Amino acid sequence: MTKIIAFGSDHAGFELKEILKPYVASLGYEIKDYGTLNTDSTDYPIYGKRVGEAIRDHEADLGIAICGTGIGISLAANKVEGVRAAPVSDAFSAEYARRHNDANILALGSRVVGPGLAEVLVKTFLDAEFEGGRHQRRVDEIKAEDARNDAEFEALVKSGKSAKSAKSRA
Ligand SMILES: O=C(CO)[C@H](O)[C@H](O)COP(=O)(O)O
Repeated sequence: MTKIIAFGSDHAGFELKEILKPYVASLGYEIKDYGTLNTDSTDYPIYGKRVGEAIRDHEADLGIAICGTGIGISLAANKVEGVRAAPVSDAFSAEYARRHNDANILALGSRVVGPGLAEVLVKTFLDAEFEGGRHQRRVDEIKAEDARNDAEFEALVKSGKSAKSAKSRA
């Protein structure tokens, strides 16, 4: 089945996003664009969250999130349960983010890498496969942190110290 790639960027990453979308489509992937839709100044947390939620909600298999450095948008995406976003600017890290960390979002800095290198990083990331084995245990340990946070949160809700449910958490 065709894999779906979720794209998102702030204003700084918009132009690189527009360059990478047709490139990724030419590799045989389906593209979903979660914004932003122009270069008007906006806030990267909005788009990091959107791409993260697309992964969490299984609207896409993998994500590509872009801001000026790749850092802010990865920080935002990583707040979403189940997201492992890796800010990357070299091919080795792009490959091992998948092979060892099972990263599901590649975060790029449009002010760090040019379009040519960005295409190499994207292809390397998309081509690489998670190795599992000992790396699965480590990824499971990261996933367990998500579960613990939720359990803690539910305990707070039950104790009456929080009015919100885990699902309505912003
Ligand atoms: O890289 C980023 C976050 O990590 C942003 O793209 C960057 O901070 C935006 O800066 P400006 O508002 O000056 O264009």
